[in-house]
Amino acid sequence: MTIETNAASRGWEETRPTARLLLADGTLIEGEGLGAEGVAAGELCFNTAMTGYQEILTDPSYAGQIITFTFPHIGNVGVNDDDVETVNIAASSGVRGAVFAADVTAPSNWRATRDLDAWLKARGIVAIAGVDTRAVTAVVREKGMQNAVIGYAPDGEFDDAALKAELEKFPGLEGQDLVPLVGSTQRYDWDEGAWGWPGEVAPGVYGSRPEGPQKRVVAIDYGLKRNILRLLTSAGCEVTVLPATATAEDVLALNPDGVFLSNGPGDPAATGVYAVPMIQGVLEKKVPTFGICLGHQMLALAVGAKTAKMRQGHHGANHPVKDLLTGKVEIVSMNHGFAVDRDSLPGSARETHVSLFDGSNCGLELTDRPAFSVQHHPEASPGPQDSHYLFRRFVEMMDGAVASKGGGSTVVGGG
Ligand SMILES: NC(=O)CC[C@H](N)C(=O)O
Repeated sequence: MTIETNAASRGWEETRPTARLLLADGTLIEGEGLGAEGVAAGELCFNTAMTGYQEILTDPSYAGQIITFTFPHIGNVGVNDDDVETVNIAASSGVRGAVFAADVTAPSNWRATRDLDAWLKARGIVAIAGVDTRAVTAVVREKGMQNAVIGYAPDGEFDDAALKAELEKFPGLEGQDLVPLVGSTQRYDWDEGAWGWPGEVAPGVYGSRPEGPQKRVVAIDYGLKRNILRLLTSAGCEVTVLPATATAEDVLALNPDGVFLSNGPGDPAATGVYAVPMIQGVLEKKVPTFGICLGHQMLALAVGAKTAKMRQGHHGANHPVKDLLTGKVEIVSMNHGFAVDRDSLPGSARETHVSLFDGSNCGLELTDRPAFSVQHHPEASPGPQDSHYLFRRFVEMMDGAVASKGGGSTVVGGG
């Protein structure tokens, strides 16, 4: 099947389309190439965020994926170094490709330091514009996420057999541990706080740790997003980051008040093989633990629950989620293709958040140990800040654990 492009209106009768997007089901779409030349295969998903394309393209949780942006105008505010979510701003997030509706025009924004096309090229991301992204989204919605390949050849010459071969070589995300591609291999400390609006911190600068006693937090890096580290810092945490391969002994040797389990790419079950024993060791010592996205899935696996591949996943900055502890609905940032199977949760875990789009599990807390986690992204970047309270909940949990060490009661959850 070939989806019609707007080729006629672009004069492609005379100048040939420079990019092709081929889906595993045979759908072939032509468009205008940009970013890196060449061929890249990945799992095709769609993201419904209306802002924040640069944070999305640098979120390491997208490793191995091709992102279709449903918002039509991508690139018009350019790019800058501040909106990069990979901890090392030059590092690749592992995103394989991007699909845009409108042409990427010259940037117009005071924060822009570069245009999106040159930036994509420098990062090795192959992209295609001029695509009917609504039609692509409908395919993913109806058939589920599938593998795809993008080819960009400036001369418009394509070897369709080579494109197909590259697509067939891509193994898909199921069963893949992609954390080694994007997670840090070294220990490091973090002390940059959240960006502030004029009057909050200072115009357009990052904050620092608040005054007063700090919580010592060890963050496990499965593909960390910067804004998580910033929000932990602003919440009063002194953060040390350890690689995903850290053992419980490595973590406990730092005598943390709390352990944070990060977001990350790939199939949680594959990463769980080595991540779960560490988490079990930490839980055994009743160290307060907070997980986000892949970290949520890791916590679930550590208590014996199961994860499963979703049909179309959740990718966007406008998803409604209900906090079952408070009854409040929050609009959240989402990016996941696997989900925790709530029916597999043990008696010692209770569901705390659900997606109001499809009822899938979005959070849990343990009832016998101080640990909780969410499937969505409370750090946003991009997205609304409704879920920032979860960072305070983590600090309150650590406060409770300190109090209980001194004879008080352990607080699980909190407001
Ligand atoms: N953002 C994330 O941490 C994603 C988790 C996992 N890779 C998934 O797709 O479900």
